[in-house]
Amino acid sequence: VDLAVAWLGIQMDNPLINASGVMCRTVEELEALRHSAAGALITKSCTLEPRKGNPEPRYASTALGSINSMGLPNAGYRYYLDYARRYDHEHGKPLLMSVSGMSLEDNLEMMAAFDEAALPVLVELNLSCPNLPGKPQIGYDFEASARLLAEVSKVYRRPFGVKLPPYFDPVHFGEMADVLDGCPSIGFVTCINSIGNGLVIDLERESVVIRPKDGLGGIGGDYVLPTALANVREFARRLPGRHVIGCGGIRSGREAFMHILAGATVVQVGTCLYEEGPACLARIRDELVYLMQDKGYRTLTDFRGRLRTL
Ligand SMILES: O=C(O)c1[nH]c(=O)[nH]c(=O)c1I
Repeated sequence: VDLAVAWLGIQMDNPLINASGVMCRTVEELEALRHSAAGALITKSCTLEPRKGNPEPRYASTALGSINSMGLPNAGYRYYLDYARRYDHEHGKPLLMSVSGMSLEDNLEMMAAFDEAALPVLVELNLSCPNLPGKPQIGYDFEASARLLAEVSKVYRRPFGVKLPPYFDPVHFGEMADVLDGCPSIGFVTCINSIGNGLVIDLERESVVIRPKDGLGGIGGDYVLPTALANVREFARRLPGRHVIGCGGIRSGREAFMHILAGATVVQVGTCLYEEGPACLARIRDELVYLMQDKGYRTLTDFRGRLRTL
């Protein structure tokens, strides 16, 4: 069985990447990922200036997944750009960079800087942070998304990707696919970010479990798998010439297989990585190999996008 993937000019020996935000805020965390079984790694979404993020507790796990309202804590884009400059792109695993500016101007300033640096990285522009009080998710505003992508394409002259929020209606799948179809620079879309603004209740304490936004936070884990798979399949269908990165609910080779069957080129692991640590990537990789062997598949292309309908 061969798990290799070649896409948008990068080679990965397996399709597993961390989800942006998990185990990727500091150089130490990124180096731990680089030494893990990950096929590639992505940095925490960055802003123009460093941010402390929301007050704690801002993350909690449950039997079925997680809730977070981190509030975009990050070391600022210069820190991640510096890491990318020093990175051994030649021999190391591919490096992806997540960008999530607090404004159109900030996004353009950061993207221009990344363009100037001309590093062999892939940029994932985050349109879906659900945890900035008072700021709507750009991905739910189709005009704002189209404007942002048109402006970014002028300052960042290479293919890049977007991190999308989950959509829940075929009309919205279509509207966002039209926006992305109209932007030739989009080489990939990552579906999905956490399901925004869920509420987890601690029954004993009769209380919420995170401090920000009176307990509202992005939901990840088992809760989101069906929604993630739907978004992967719907965007892969609507954007045949672009890659889809599947993210949401992956905690074993089974869900990784499902995402690829639904059309994902590669997949990202979030909640499971946060809870179990980088060792989960080797476990998931091996489970995927065994599953493919059981099913008689030799490569990912043997089944990618071949989800049967009834
Ligand atoms: O709260 C966060 O930092 C955060 N949390 C998420 O669940 N998704 C995101 O894109 C972000 I930027």
